[in-house]
Amino acid sequence: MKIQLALDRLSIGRCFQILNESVDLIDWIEVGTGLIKQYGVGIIREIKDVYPDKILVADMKTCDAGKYETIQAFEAGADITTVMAFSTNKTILDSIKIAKDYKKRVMIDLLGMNDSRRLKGLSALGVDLVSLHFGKDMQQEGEIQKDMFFLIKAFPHFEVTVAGGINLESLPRIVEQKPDTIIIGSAITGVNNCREVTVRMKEMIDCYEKCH
Ligand SMILES: O=C(CO)[C@H](O)[C@H](O)COP(=O)(O)O
Repeated sequence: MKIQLALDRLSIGRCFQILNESVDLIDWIEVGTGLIKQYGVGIIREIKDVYPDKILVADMKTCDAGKYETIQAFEAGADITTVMAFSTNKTILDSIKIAKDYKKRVMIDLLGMNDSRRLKGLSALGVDLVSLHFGKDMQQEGEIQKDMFFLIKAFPHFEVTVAGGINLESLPRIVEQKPDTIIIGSAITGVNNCREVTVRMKEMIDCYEKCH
């Protein structure tokens, strides 16, 4: 299982400080939607230039203008860009076509999805990477639970990432579901001892993988 570190609602300086402390422990770097909205797509390039060997996910959360926004993300240095699952099929197809041209990837964000028929549709469109997402606002009313994995149970060919307030307490129940990548944001970026927390999270994941 990989760790994707989500950088969101932070100053540029703080992003580099956190990366400097923890980059060797993580696999993918996410430039969060909030960062892109605040600083523009230039922030994707700024981070990719410093960490050219890391897979960089631009959390564009595209829901329309799929071709334009996907090109924007890839031209800025992203390896993966996100598109919302509720977008029209045309938006998703256009984004996937651009990703193929650039030899890069699209991650479909399943935020708000609870109908697995859409997953079937996404699969037919050629989607291969999805993100189970318990949103920021949902986190104010509850915590991420493993039952959200029901959505992807019938689609073992999907590469699965999972996000939404995952912390040291909820990580064990997420790890048990064996997603391909675990997205962690504020549990790491919101603390002063971010290396220590990342080490503990990585240890938990490694320990589960050794034993199962
Ligand atoms: O996409 C996001 C918000 O829309 C975040 O990147 C994702 O939720 C991970 O951050 P956190 O662990 O703080 O929830």
